[in-house]
Amino acid sequence: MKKFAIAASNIQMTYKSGSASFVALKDIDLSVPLGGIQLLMGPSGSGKTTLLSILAGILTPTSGVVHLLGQDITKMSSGNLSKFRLENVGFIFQGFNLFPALTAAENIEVALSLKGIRGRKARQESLDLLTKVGLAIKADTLPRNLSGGQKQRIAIARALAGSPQLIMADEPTAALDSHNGQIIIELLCELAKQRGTTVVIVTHDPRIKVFADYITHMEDGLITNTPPI
Ligand SMILES: Nc1ncnc2c1ncn2[C@@H]1O[C@H](COP(=O)(O)OP(=O)(O)OP(=O)(O)O)[C@@H](O)[C@H]1O
Repeated sequence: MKKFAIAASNIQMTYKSGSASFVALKDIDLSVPLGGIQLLMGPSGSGKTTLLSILAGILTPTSGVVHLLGQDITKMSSGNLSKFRLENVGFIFQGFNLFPALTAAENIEVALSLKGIRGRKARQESLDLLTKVGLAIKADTLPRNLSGGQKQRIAIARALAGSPQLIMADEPTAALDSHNGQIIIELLCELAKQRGTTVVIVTHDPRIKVFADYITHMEDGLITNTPPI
């Protein structure tokens, strides 16, 4: 039997604000096998980020069940869910989200520190990760002195810190030019494959498709699996 890293079923999400409500996800079923690279594509407002946030355990669905690594995260207490997320999920965002006052290495060390890895061990792991993303030479550089592509490499290294089994990336190439975007995705997918990490990427970028194992198209809160024309 195929083992799934992510298994979400009957996911519905309604955003409420005052008396108004908006149904962002209607009835989503999505499973991603262990080690798979899954893309979520679709027009703006189709619900991709909402689904990614639910799959990552950041947002609780209005109804439905999400299993991550065999555990039902929709039944976890918020404390257990935070711990589970910290141990098992790495995040990459469009805007890099690096701490501006910390160097490249320190940005990774902070992530390791949250996972209980500190001091020399953290320094060593952060340097190993920077080497993997080709930026060991920038270990002591502040984000403001890095290019967009370099910042996103640091963000990839940080997401890999502590070897989480899942990585969730929300439009990781949106702030990059197409050449750098492609390099970043290639790097992320290569490192994920080496480690058997399962990756979910929200993207508008059709060039990323070649790196994916699975592509899911969304429209109006539903999975359509109809490729855009
Ligand atoms: N916190 C919120 N409160 C109310 N409505 C929301 C909230 N977050 C998202 N929405 C709405 O839910 C729908 C889906 O949003 P979502 O961000 O998931 O789409 P998306 O496919 O990721 O879009 P984009 O590609 O533009 O990022 C949109 O219509 C959006 O306006």
